[in-house]
Amino acid sequence: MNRMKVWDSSPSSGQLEVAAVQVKFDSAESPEGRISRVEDLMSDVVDADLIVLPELWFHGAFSFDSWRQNAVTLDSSVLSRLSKVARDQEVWLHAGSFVQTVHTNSDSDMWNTSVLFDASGTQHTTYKKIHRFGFTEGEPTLVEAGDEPVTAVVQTDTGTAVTGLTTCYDLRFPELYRYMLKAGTALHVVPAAWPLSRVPHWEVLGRARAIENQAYVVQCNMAGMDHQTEYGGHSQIVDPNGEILAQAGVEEAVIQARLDFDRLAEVRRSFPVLQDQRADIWSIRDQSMGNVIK
Ligand SMILES: O=C(O)CCC(=O)C(=O)O
Repeated sequence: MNRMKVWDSSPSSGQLEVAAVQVKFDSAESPEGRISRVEDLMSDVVDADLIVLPELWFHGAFSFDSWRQNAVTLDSSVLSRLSKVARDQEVWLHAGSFVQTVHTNSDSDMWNTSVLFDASGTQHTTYKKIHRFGFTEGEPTLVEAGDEPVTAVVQTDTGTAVTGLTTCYDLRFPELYRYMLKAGTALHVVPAAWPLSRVPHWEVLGRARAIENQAYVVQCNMAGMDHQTEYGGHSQIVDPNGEILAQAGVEEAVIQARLDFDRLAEVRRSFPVLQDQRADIWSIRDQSMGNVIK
């Protein structure tokens, strides 16, 4: 039987210090005001290799009425400001996600797009959210769905991590994470705008994705109120055994933890559950994935 063993030979190694910045939403604050505040929050993060921001923190994930007006292109000023943060602080920055459009002030398509900057401020990777949340309103009616799983190699002097990019509601779809494991993912980053009413799901699903894929999971949520929805906070950093290394409460917060990918390799070696997958039965597609910039 031809069993893939990417998780054995994953290039992930060493250590990375990761911070998640849980942003409080206030609809009275302008997006411009919010970005200045988030810049301040990030400037207080010390010694991180990777900073992660939440989903749609700039727009408000439930502020549907202003998405079109506040949609950004990938060369917009907000993204330039975030690029500058990455460059000035010499840190990889997963800037969360944005309502992305191709042309502002038009009726062109929109997506919920995450953006990863490397430590020189270069836009390294983008990911368009695959699973749109809202059933009959919100995302399914306003934005296009992505159709491409995306991984990126986050690399610093201290460590390297093959990283899977997913967004919020994606957390409910384990097949996406299992699929990315074929690219050797050792870390999953999940920016989110997850409501308070379903925080128990958020906690358990993050731990489940970590345990079943023997990977680190960094979940960065919003706090505060957005229209009728209260965000749940509880951003968390979970290790490959499902242990919570750091967790926020419901307020604005920064959480931080050191991820050890040599230890992850040892977890995969000493409890080699991933080698017992039956991809031959499930026909999980074998496809190499690169860094996609869209
Ligand atoms: O799945 C959930 O309960 C929340 C998902 C969500 O809020 C989102 O994807 O924006």
